[in-house]
Formats: sequence, C-alpha cells, structure tokens
Amino acid sequence: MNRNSLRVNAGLRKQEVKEANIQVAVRCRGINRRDSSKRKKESEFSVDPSRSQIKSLKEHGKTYTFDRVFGEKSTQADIFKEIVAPMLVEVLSGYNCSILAYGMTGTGKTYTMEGGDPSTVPIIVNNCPSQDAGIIPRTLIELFNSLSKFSEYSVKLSFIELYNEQPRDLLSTENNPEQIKIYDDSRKGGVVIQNLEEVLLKDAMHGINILKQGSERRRKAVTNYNARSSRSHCVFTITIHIKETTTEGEELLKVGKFNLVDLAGSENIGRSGAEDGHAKEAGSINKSLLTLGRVIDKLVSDSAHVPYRDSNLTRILQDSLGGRTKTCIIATISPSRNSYDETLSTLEYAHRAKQIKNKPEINQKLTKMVLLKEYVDQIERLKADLQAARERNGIFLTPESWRATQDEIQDLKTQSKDLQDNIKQYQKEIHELNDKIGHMELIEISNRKAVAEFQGTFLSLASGLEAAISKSKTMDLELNEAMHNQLYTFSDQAQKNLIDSQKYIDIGFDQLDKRRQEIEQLSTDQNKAYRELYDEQTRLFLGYRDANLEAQNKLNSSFENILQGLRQVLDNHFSKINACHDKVNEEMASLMTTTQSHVEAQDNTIKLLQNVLMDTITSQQKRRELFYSEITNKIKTSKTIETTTSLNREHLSALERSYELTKSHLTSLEQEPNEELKTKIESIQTGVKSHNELSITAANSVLDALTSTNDSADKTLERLGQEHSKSLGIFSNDIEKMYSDMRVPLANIQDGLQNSLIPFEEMTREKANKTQRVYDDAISYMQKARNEVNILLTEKVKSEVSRKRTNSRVPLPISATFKRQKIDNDDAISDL
Ligand SMILES: Nc1ncnc2c1ncn2[C@@H]1O[C@H](COP(=O)(O)OP(=O)(O)OP(=O)(O)O)[C@@H](O)[C@H]1O
Repeated sequence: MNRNSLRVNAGLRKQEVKEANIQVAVRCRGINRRDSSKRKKESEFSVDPSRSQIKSLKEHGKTYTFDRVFGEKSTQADIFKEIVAPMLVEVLSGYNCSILAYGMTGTGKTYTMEGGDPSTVPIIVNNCPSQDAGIIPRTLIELFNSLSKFSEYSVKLSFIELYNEQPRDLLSTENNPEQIKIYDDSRKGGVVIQNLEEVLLKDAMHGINILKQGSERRRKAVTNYNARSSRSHCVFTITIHIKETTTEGEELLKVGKFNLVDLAGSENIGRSGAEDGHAKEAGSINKSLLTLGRVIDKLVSDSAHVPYRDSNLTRILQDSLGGRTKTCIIATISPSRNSYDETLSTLEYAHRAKQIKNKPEINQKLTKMVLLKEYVDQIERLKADLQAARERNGIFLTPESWRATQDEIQDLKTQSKDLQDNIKQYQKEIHELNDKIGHMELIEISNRKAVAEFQGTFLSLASGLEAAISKSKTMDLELNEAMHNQLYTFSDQAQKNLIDSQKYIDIGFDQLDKRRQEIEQLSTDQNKAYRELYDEQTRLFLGYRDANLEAQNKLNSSFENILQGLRQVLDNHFSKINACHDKVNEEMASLMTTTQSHVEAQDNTIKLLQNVLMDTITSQQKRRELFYSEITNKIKTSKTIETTTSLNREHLSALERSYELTKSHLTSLEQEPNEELKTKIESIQTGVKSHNELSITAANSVLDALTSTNDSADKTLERLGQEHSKSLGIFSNDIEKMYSDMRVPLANIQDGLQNSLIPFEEMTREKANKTQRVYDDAISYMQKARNEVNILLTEKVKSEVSRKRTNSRVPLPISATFKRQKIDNDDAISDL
C-alpha cells in the first residue's frame, strides 16, 4: 500500500479534441418489499427500454428520452455489457472515464455500482461474477482478463468517501488516518487529493476484497427507503499503467483512470425519515448534490463561472463534468407511486445533465525517464521528510512538501477570496433584501391604512344597505297589498270587458251567419247552373262520341272485309304453292324408287356374273388338276418302263415329246377359257356401262322435268307476289281515300265541338267572376265588421284603463292577468 497524492486529472496533454455529450442512462428497479409494504405498488411512469424513453403517466406528463433506459428486467450483466465494457476499453486505450450513480435513496445506486449486500450475497461464484455482482467487481474481473495480453502493467486503486463534505480514506486501516486534503494544483492544473492510500492490485479478487472492506467502512443508516442506506458519496478509482514499446524500441507507459462514483441518495429529508444527526447528514448530502445541480446548470447554460469549488464533491468530479473525462451518469429510479416526486426530480436532473459537453482527451504516454524521475523525486522527498523527522529540527519541510503546502495555502487563499466574494455578494443581496423589506413594510402600512378606511366605508355602506333593505321590505309589503287590490279591480273589469266583447262577437256572428246563408244560396244557384251546363255538355259529348264510334265501327268493318279478302287470296296462293311442292315431292319419290330398282337390278346382274365367273374358274381348276394327275401317272408309268427296259427309252422320249406337245396344248387350253372369260366380263361391263348411261340419261331427263316444274312454280309464286303487292297497293289506296273522305267530316265534328265550347267557356268565366265578386264583398264586409269590433273593444279597454289610472293613487302597469286577457281577446278576434 502506498500513501500518495492522487491527481484527479493527471498526465493529460494538449491535443485537438472533439466535444462529446455526457452519456445518461436510467435504470428503473422492480418493486421491492419496502414499496409493497406501503401498498404503493402501481407505477406512475411507463418505462420503454426499446425506445430509451420514460413517460410520466400523469395528466400532461412529460416523456424523457435518454441514451439508454434499463427496465426492471435488466440484469447487472446487461448494464456492464452495454455501458461499462465499452468505457473500460477506452480506459485501456489511455482515456480517463467516470461512471456516476445518481438517484434517491433505495433506488439501487450501490446495487448497481457494487452489487447486492456482500454479507448475504456472494460477489464471486466459481471464479465468475455472481448474478448480483455490480459494476466494480465486474470491471476488476474484465480488466485483469484484458490485461493478461500485456507483458507489463500495474493496477492501483483508491477508495474515498465524502461524508458531511469531509473526505475520508476508506482504504486506511489506521485508527487516526492522516487528514486527506483536497487542493487545486496551481502549477499543473487539476485537483490533488493528498495523503490518499493507493493499493497496487495483484489480481481482481484482491481488488474485490478491498472493495468489500472499504464498503464496510462506509457510513450507513436505516432510512424509510433503505435498511442499509449509504450516507456518503464515494469514489472508487482504478488507475492502470500499461507498458508499451515503440517501433524505435522506446518504452512508454500508457495511463488510464476509471472513476466509479456512488453518490449518496438525493432524497427529500422529511420523506426519507432522517432525524437529528441524519437530518444534518441529509442536509449536507443535499447541499453537495445541490452544488452538483448548480454546476450542471451552469455547464448547460455555458456560464463563464462554474461553481465547482462550492463543494468537495464537485471539486473531485470537476474533470468528469465538463472536463476531459468520458463520463456516464446512471440515474436510478424506483417504480413506486410513493416516490413520484423524487423520480420526477431525478429524471429532470439527469435530463439536464445530458446536455453537458465534455472534451475527452487521451492521456499523454509517460516515458521511462519521466516515470523514473517522478519516483526519484518521491524518494528524495520521503528521504528529506525522514531526515527532518530524525533530527527533530524544528518544522522541516521538503521542497516538494513545501510546494504542496504552498499550493494548499494558495488554494486556501483562492477559496478565502471566493468566500469573501461570496460574502460580499451575500451582503449585497442582504442589503437589497433589507431595502425590499423596508419598501414592503411601507406598502404594508399603506395597505393597512387602506384596509381600515375600507372597513369604515364598508361598515357605513353595510348599515345604509341594511336600512335600505328594511325600507324596501316595507315598501314591498305595501306594494304587494296595492297590487292585490289592483288585481281584483282589474280582474272584475276584465270580466266585464269579456262579457261586452262576447256581445259584440255574438252580433258579429249573427251578421256573419246571414252573410254565410247568402253565400250558400249563391253557391246553390251557381251549382245548379253548373249542373245544367254539365248535363248539356255531357249530352253533347255523348252524341259526338256515338257518332264517332259509329264511323269507327264502319271503318273497322270495311277494314275487316278487306283483310278477309286479302287472307283468302293469300290462302289460295299458299294452297297452290303447297300442291306444286307436293307434286314435286311425289315425282322425286318415284324417281328415287326407279333409281333404287335400277341399282338393285345392276347389283343382281353383277352378282350373277360373279357367280358365273366363279363357276368357270372352279371347273377350270378341276380340269387342270385332273390333267395333271393323268400326266403324273403317265410319267410314273413311263419311268417304270425306262427302268425295266432300255428298249422302251425311245418310246419314252416319244412319250416325252408327246408330253411336251400335250403340255403346249394344255397351255393353249389354259389360255383359251381366260380369253373367253375376259370377253364375257368386257361384254358385261359394256352392258352395265350402257345400262348406267341409260339410267343417268333417264334421271337427267327426270331432273330436267323437275327443274322446269320448279321454275314454273317459282314463276307462279312471283306472279302471285306481284298480284299480292298490287292488291295491297290498291287496298292502301282505298284506306287512304277512306281517311281523306273521313278527314272533312271529322274536322267538321271537331269544329262543331270547339264552337259549342266557346259560349260555355264564356258563361263559366262570367259565373266565376260573379262568384269572386260575391266572395270579395263578403270578405271586405267581414273585415269591416272585425275592425269595427276591434275599435270598439280597444276604445272600451282604453277608456277603462284611463279611468282606472285617474282613480288609483299609485300609477301601476297593466297587470299580467289583464295582459293575458287582452291577448286572449285578440286571439279570439283574429280567429274570427
Ligand atoms: N435492480 C435491482 N435488482 C434487485 N435488487 C435491487 C435492485 N436495485 C436495488 N435493489 C435492492 O434494493 C435495496 C436498496 O438498494 P441500494 O442500497 O443499492 O440503494 P441506494 O440507491 O444505494 O440507496 P442509498 O442511497 O440509500 O444508499 C437493496 O436491498 C438492493 O439489493
């Protein structure tokens, strides 16, 4: 173990750098026993890891989008794989990286960074991280796995907590560890933590054990939300040195630093149940987190001054926020409905932090010489310290310690100047506030005065109002009484008016009845005249209709006669044509029979000839076979003779000769019947041919006869058609003539009808005008009568009202009853 001064951003060099936003991930744990014991199970946020979004389900709830969102199903391995492993690669390539866990108490910051409670859950199982192992143990295991490919490397770690703003070394085993000091390095820049122990790690397990021990030393307390609530911020720093050899053979040291920060809970003091000392704790936690919030705000708003110095937490995290470190914030939230406000504030906080831009820079590689020089310097400093301690020669400080003290003094001076500036600023603000209070007091005095005045006015107004109310009540009573009296009088009057109007109406009705009777009489007369006219017209119409019907019937009967004649002519034509057709068919049938019998006779002759031919061939065959057997017998005999006696050989040759002769004779015989047959067939063929020719000639002559019959039938048909169209033309001419003959008498009938209608129309028109005039008279008379009734009624009412008004003490408006009565009267008149 090595007591050292840890430079939070040591070893950086100037280089071209790109800005990069801080990465922000949100982890929402599942409901646990503490949430469910409060029966606050349902969440008011919807967590959507696939879209990296969290949405408040309250009305007008906001949706927050982050770089990554982990839901309750996300495991420790998921967080490591997606967030930590890529950052570890960056650390190994020479970057400084930080991961900060932020959230209210009990939401899983320590669980995420370290894992489950090591006293109950093992961190390592079978040399592998357990399911509950958090970021730090997983990082250590993965780091040593990755480093195994390098020949030389070193891994150091430090572990500090900030409790009530005070830094404390969690690796120190001493009872009274040397006070850790945090100061700004004015020469090299950055923040230095002095007297911090750094442990050189042998392997991952070594680191995990140190984590366990350090974690045990951490301040913890029971809160409403967490049985083992961490009450401090803590920073676990892993520093890695890797030796590299350049192509030129120079040995360089690559440095990377990984800060793993578990912040204290950002809870509300009252709700977390923190009391007494813990309330102070919570206040101090909140103070450093408030400063962290202010730092974030200033960074986001690009402010010139960022108040890193206002808390030790922000001083340590200075390089991770807006500095040259690659940073990721993991905001942890609870799904419990009870924690809605805290969750919302965490989300707001994290969302703001997302906008912070860092300028990550790779650390400068150290040469062996530089490193040696650093170690030599350190040894010299320690030697000098030892010497001074041995000699006990007053206060001895090595130049390095002196410089560190000077830096610290300088830092304190800067802090004191900052504080003085702050005090001045606060005094100015207090002064302004005092002015405002004085001003407010003046306003309050004037307000009080105004209130007193207002009260006076209000009281006098109230008493006046009360008097007015009692007066108005008396008036109301009087008025009511007068109204009742008035109402009764008016109602009597209205009754009287109604009776008068009824009388007038009765008179009007009598007169109207009279007029109605007159009109009815008129209408009866008119109806009678109409009836007479109608009867006369009906009679005329019937006469014309009968005459017309007669003419129509005549026309129809002549039409019928013509059609009858035409039908007869056509029937004659068709019977003639049918007879012709029958004759042709008959002749065709007889021709067919004749031809059939000819063909049958021919067939018989051919069959006969064939039989004769077959008989001849068979007899010929028999004769030849007979002849052959005879010859064969003769040859046999002659051969027998030849073998018995050579003397007979000559006879034999003679026989042979005779055989030859016979043979030629036979051949001639054979040819002879063929010739005969041929001649016979030829003669038969000639006979058949001549017979056929004869038949064809006969058929042709029959066909010719038939064709000529057909032609004559066609001619007859044509003639008949011509005759038919001729008779049709005559017929249509007759009809046309008949129509032209009829046209004049028809026109005369129409004219007669027209002429008879004219006087009738005139008479009707006259009668209609007369009726109209009678109606107009009646209506004007009724109008006049109604107006008269109206005037009479109005005058009567008016005179009654004016008489009433002059008689009554208080002028009153026409009562509602009277108004209604008047409306009823008007309606009755208008109905009339
Ligand atoms: N994702 C999780 N899965 C399982 N258990 C969890 C998870 N997150 C938290 N827990 C459990 O919830 C309890 C509280 O978690 P933890 O101590 O990590 O909260 P915290 O945010 O660090 O609280 P505090 O700020 O008070 O220290 C612990 O018992 C822890 O094991």
